[in-house]
Amino acid sequence: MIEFNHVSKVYKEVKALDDVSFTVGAGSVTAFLGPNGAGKSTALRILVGLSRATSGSATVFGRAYAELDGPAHRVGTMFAPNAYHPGRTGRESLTLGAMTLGLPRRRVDEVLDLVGLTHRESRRVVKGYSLGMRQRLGVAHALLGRPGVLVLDEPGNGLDPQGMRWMRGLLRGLADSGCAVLLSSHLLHEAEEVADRVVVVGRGRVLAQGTMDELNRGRTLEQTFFDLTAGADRSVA
Ligand SMILES: Nc1ncnc2c1ncn2[C@@H]1O[C@H](COP(=O)(O)OP(=O)(O)OP(=O)(O)O)[C@@H](O)[C@H]1O
Repeated sequence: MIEFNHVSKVYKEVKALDDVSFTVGAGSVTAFLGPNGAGKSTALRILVGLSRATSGSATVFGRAYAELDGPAHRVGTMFAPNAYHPGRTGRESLTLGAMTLGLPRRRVDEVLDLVGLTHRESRRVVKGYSLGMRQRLGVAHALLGRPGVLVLDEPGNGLDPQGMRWMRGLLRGLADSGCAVLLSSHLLHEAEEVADRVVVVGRGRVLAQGTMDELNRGRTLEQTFFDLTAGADRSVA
């Protein structure tokens, strides 16, 4: 469902991605891991058409995101948790999103329920939201169109333990119902709990990929990660 095919991205002085290839299939959660500056956000942004690859291709459902019919219905995305207008309520932000997608207003209540934002919370302005609430709002927005693919940049950031458990359950449930989920994260324990597959990048290159068991071979994901990224723990110079 998601395919990165030899994707490279060069900014003026930085090779942010270097020949990145991997796939994410339906019904699975793939954790995209790597140190700061490894290229995770760049890859996700290219996938959903927010940035252009220098070479190679990234496709969803076999096509570039921009070439999909109704991409925002088919691919749910979440990037910066501060992307919402601070003066709007969470409900207003979602209602605007629903209107843009041509969805009925009741879908707003459905996604609010899915992410556990209460009626009262949804009527507060976003500038008063905690980071965890913003993350929930972001996920709610991503789910509006009932997408078959979810692309989430650090969705666990700022969530408390209960929030983490909720996020795990939500993503697992979505994958079990056929969704392909790709998430970037620094939270190795959480990634280990929720992901079926892992792709580890460092300095723009894929260092390893496979199922959790294939990668870890009896180690914790944290041990695996540190072994893989030793020497690749700074951003590309
Ligand atoms: N617009 C840009 N212009 C120039 N360089 C950029 C740009 N965006 C990202 N980079 C560089 O590309 C590299 C990869 O950055 P990216 O944000 O993709 O990493 P990341 O793995 O998401 O990092 P983090 O975990 O810190 O969010 C870094 O060296 C970064 O400085």
